[in-house]
Amino acid sequence: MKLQAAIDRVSLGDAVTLAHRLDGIADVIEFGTSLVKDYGLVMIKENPLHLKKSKLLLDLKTIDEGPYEFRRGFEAHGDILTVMAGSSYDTISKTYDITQDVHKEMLIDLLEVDTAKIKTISGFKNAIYGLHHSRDAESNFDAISATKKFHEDFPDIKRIAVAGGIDVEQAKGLSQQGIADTVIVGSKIVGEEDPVKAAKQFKEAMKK
Ligand SMILES: O=C([C@H](O)CO)[C@H](O)[C@H](O)COP(=O)(O)O
Repeated sequence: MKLQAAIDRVSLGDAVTLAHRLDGIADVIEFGTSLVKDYGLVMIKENPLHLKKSKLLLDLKTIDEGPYEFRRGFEAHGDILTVMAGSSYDTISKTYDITQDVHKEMLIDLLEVDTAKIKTISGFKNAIYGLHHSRDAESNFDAISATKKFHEDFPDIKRIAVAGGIDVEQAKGLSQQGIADTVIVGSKIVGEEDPVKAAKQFKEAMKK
């Protein structure tokens, strides 16, 4: 199971430094939506990371004008880009085609969409589908049960990522469960005093 470390709400300089420290520890390093919005793809493109081992995910959360945003995201060195499941089918389909053309990856963020919508967009076989509990939501998120239920509802979806306040215990449980392909962790790594140590603890816990 892969670990994706989401870097949010820091300066671009700090994000670049932390990305280098996490290179090879986290399988995927995410430049979160807050970074993309604060600094934009031009700045991210002009400060290339040149990661040695990890992939770079840019959390664009594209909702419309998908082809434009995805072209710009890939030009800004993203290996994986995100599109919202709440977008039109055509936005998802067009971003998928662009992603396939450039041999990169995309994650469809399932934040706040219902089963009926997921059914209509469940056929993008190379996409990663992201089960995502809102950071703003007051409700609790049982990542393990949600992943089990999602797998029962959509057994043909093979690439699943899970996000939303995930801690070490949940990451361990998800790893043992063996359904999700990636666990996405933000605050519980980047919000810690020693993010590298925290990332290593996640990796250790995720060893089956
Ligand atoms: O995508 C995210 C969220 O919508 C804020 O932009 C986060 O990267 C994701 O939820 C992981 O962060 P934590 O929930 O803090 O673990």
